[in-house]
Amino acid sequence: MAGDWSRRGGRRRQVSRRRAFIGCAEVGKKEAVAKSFAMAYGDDGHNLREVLATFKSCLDEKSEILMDPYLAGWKGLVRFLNTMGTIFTFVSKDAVAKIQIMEEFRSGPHKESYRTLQSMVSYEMANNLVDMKKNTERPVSGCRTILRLHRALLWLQLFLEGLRTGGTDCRTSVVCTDSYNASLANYHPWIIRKATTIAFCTLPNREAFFENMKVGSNEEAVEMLGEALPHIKKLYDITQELYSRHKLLDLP
Ligand SMILES: CCCCCCCC/C=C\CCCCCCCC(=O)N[C@@H](COP(=O)(O)O)[C@H](O)/C=C/CCCCCCCCCCCCC
Repeated sequence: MAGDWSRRGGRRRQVSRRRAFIGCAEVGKKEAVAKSFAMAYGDDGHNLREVLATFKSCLDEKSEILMDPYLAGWKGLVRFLNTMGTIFTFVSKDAVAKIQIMEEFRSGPHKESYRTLQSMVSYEMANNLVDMKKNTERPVSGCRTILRLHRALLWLQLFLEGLRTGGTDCRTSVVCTDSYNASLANYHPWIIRKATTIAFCTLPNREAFFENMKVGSNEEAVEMLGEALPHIKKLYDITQELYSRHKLLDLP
């Protein structure tokens, strides 16, 4: 019996050591994931000028939209969003989840089919990978995921234009809310709309917002937005036409 206990005790110790090892491995994995998240999405002084320039580099010689710089632009915007306070964490997490879905496609077995938004649409439509109606068993498609970011790109365009043209007394929260109501709000349920508009109330005034952008004076910030906006609009218009042509604008 004693022998059994010692054996059993030894086995129990072995099991607990293994569990501990798995536990440590899990903790280590969680820490590694947290570290890589911070590196990818942590605040690095924003470099918003570079972020907005990334969107400019999305178009290739055939006016197709390159996926990698498109996702890099969104990652840069999320890094900036993460400096706006934890109240925006629910937004940031959703955007990160969508970026990561697309990065998995871009590193998967069909990665070349996801080199551009155009090649993605062609590939997923040709292989019947896009859910045209709700509640089917297919995994989330790239088309659906990019559509959500595409709709957010309209919000971004309206928001930046409102910041650029608003006077010194314009309120960031009002510009943000108006831009949201004219774009993303049309696709969100009440609870998301409520949470989002409450979060907007915490935004600082235009002066402080520009200061947090860390791109120099107000005039330099306005100039930077003026340079970036035509490229963002072009990306939006090309994607809108692509999705409209394939009847993908209402993917569930
Ligand atoms: C010079 C730059 C200054 C401006 C920087 C702005 C930074 C914005 C950074 C990222 C934008 C977030 C993109 C949000 C994508 C949301 C996609 C979406 O609609 N998701 C919903 C639908 O997805 P499914 O459920 O169908 O998979 C999802 O249900 C909603 C998630 C959370 C709410 C999203 C609200 C987005 C509000 C717009 C961004 C507000 C940040 C403003 C801070 C200045």
